[in-house]
Amino acid sequence: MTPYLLFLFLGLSLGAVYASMALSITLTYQGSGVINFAAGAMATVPLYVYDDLRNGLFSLPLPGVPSMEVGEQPVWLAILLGIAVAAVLGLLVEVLISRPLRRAPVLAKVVAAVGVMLTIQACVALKFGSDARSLTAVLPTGTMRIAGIQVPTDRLWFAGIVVLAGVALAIWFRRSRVGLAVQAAAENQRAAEFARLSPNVLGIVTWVVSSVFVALSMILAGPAIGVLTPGNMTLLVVPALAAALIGRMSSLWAALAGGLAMGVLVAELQFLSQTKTWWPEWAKQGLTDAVPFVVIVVVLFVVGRSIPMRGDDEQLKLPAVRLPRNRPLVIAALLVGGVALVTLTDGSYRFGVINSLALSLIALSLVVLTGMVGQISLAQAGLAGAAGLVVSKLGTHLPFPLPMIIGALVAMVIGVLIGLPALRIRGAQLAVVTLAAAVVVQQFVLGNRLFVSTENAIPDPQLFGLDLGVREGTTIARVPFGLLVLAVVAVTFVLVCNVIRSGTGRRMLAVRSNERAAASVGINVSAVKLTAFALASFLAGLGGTLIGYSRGVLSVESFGVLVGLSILAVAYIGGIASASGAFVAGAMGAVGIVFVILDRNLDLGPYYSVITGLGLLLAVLFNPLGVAGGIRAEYDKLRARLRRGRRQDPLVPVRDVTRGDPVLRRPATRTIGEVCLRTSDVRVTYGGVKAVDGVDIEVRAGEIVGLIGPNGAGKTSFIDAISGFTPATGTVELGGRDVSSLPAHRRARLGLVRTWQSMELFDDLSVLGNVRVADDVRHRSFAFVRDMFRPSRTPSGTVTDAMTLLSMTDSSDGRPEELPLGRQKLLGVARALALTPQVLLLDEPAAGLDTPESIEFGNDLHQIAATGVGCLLVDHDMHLVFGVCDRVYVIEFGRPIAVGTPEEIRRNPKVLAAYLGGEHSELDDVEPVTPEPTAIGGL
Ligand SMILES: Nc1ncnc2c1ncn2[C@@H]1O[C@H](COP(=O)(O)OP(=O)(O)OP(=O)(O)O)[C@@H](O)[C@H]1O
Repeated sequence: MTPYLLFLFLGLSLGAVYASMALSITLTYQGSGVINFAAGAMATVPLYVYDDLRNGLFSLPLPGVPSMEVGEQPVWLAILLGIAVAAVLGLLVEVLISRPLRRAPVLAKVVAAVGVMLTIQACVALKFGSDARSLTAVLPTGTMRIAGIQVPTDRLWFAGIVVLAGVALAIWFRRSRVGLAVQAAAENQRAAEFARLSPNVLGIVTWVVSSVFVALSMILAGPAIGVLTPGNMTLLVVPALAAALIGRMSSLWAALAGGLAMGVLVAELQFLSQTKTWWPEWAKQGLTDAVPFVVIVVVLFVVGRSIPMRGDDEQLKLPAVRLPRNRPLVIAALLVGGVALVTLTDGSYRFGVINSLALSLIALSLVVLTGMVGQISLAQAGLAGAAGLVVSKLGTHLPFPLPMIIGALVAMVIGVLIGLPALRIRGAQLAVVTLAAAVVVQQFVLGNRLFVSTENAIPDPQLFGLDLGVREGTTIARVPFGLLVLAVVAVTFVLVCNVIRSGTGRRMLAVRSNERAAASVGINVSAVKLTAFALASFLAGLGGTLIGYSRGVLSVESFGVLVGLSILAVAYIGGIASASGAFVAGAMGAVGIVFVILDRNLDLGPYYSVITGLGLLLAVLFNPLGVAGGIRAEYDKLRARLRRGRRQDPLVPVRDVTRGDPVLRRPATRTIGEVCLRTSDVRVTYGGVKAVDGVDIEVRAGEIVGLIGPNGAGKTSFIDAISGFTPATGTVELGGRDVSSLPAHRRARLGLVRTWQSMELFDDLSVLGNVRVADDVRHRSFAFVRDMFRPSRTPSGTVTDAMTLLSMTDSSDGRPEELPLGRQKLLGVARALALTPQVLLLDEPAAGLDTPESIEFGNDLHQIAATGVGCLLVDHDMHLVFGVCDRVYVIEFGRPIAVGTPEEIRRNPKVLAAYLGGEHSELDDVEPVTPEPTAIGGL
């Protein structure tokens, strides 16, 4: 028992380190909505200032500013100056970074926090050097006897102080006016204004208090955090994030308890792993990092969406995507340029070119995953490293290029595993999971002596007897190797660009734009995300194998977490949403060609990390499109200016009311008059509200059925329920098949297709793209592989028919948000038609249309119905409903009150009472209505 008790006490002090940082992260999150990935890096600055003062130096943490000899200072003064520096740092981060990004998308906040982390760490390394310093204890040292064991006194003091200070902070947060205002503002920005405290004041208070709190804790921790280096506190943020998540990023009490508990758990597991023979050898290293990872995944999976993340309602808006074209001439020119760069350079310049090419593949992986699908991953370098590890193990046993391909495939498998949480977790939370995963890969796999030893040499690639190795004698980068890398990169880019501009790419962009709407057009959102993770991980792996071959040996340093974060930085600077941005990123990456040029010519090598960190912050704040995106945007503006004059407001075409022949044709398989949709006893409840309370309806092929009711009657909830977008009871039969238990995308694919009251279009796709994406879903066998080689197909007849019927053809290339509101609704209908529905559920499609357009839309509906589609129309435009519908159902308070022909409904007293707000008590007795089959008008 005794050793367990000792490790419990030691674990408490480690836990106090985690807890203090978790408290700080929770506080800043509540105050600003930023998950402060830089909390660990920020804490190093005051620690160095404090440590220098204890050694007689007064140092401002700015590279290039010399330190002053001031003689050894008393502890209290050193602590005071240390926390003063922390306060200023917190203030600067708030004012310069957090405040301008208050309403920014989640990705921008995550990337900005990473930028702060990289910049601070690079500045600290420049200013204070990279040598490890041992920290002296501030608190009383010695040992104390508790329950028969000797426990280090300073550890106990430290844990005790953090607990007391944490409790005081939690009480302040819960009771004080500022604390209450911060909590209110986290729920709703306006709420804080009632306390007459501006968001700026709240931001400053939380950032300053949290950085002072964590700085003081770290100074007091002393030896409990081990040695001090510029980087060793940076990744302490991972366990701290785990503890903060235990507190759901809002409870300081839970963050405190979670941090302490995790410290104890880590310490006890370490004790077991070191002393027990049954503990597997391979699992001895990296335990400290594996525990927080497991905690993060479990917490996020169990609590999932119920974690009240700030900005949850905010769409993850990313820079507009540039779809690559793969023009043969451009590819040829780029290839010639690449060959020239490889052959005409030498030495470190050629090495820089080769490295840039390999890095561009890892950056491309981020373009696919983050740029195209909106999934944030901080683990791409780890995946590259895993692939490099495979090459080092298989390189001597298998002929090239097998080890390279297998390495990339292994990275792909790990990447998909890391991506699994993305099925439930989004935005910033996913960044937390992938950061934790990256740390585990770094420590558990790449840093594990069992897997990676000094003999991890990577043999030179040989192909058909040709030596493609990177080195020979004093040549550090041979031309054949450079050409090999160029060839791999060129082929990969062409194939990936094909995927991006094809149906697969459209599906990815649809998921990025709006997951709900994507499911409503039959897209399997989970499958798309996992495909993106697979593709991106394969790319990162491929890049990793090339980096491995170029180094000749697998080294953890090439693939560490911070390397990964710096690749994210350059990918963002280059342009995260465009394939060409990946090239810019590669050029700017660590030991890439830009680095070599700056280092050789301007001696800026040592400052490169600071430059990239600052560049990232500037890109986030001022140019989210990145370098490539910025150039492209200017080019587009110029082209638009040249074209202006030739076009006349193409996005607001006049609808062709005089059209002659019907546009749509009826498929031979459809029989007019057969029941295609039958629902029985459908019920939806939200908490205590019965939104839909036992609704039975029938819709026949070729029929237009209305569903009306006053505001809040439950019409949208009913459509949500039968299309699979809200949990409901009862049965839904589509063409005789019970689809009640199928997910939304499967119902849509079977032909139960809906439109949305709130538009829900894909803003990242063109008008035509919005319609095509629904059609793509139907041709999906081996779509991904086929798209690589044959990306461009002309839109199918279904798409052009839908576009023509709803007069969208003139607006094909425009963006949905450029259309007037009414036409955006019609685009939703066109998109639904591209799925060739059996049943079309239309939720207020005519809202925003003027009277002639509404009449025209009525005609369109008749055409749609005439092809054998059953239409269920929800709308407040009674002229439209009574004008086109064969039958109408009426619901009120979620319950059916009438069904009949438009004429019958118009005269029904219950309906009149419901609409005119009469006395409703008699409705309590209304039995669920059984639909009467009626003749289908005109068909
Ligand atoms: N997500 C939700 N959570 C809680 N209550 C909800 C939710 N969605 C709808 N409701 C409630 O359910 C009831 C039915 O709402 P619903 O939007 O389905 O009505 P509606 O007939 O479509 O209204 P409208 O004609 O105004 O669009 C309302 O009382 C509404 O406030």
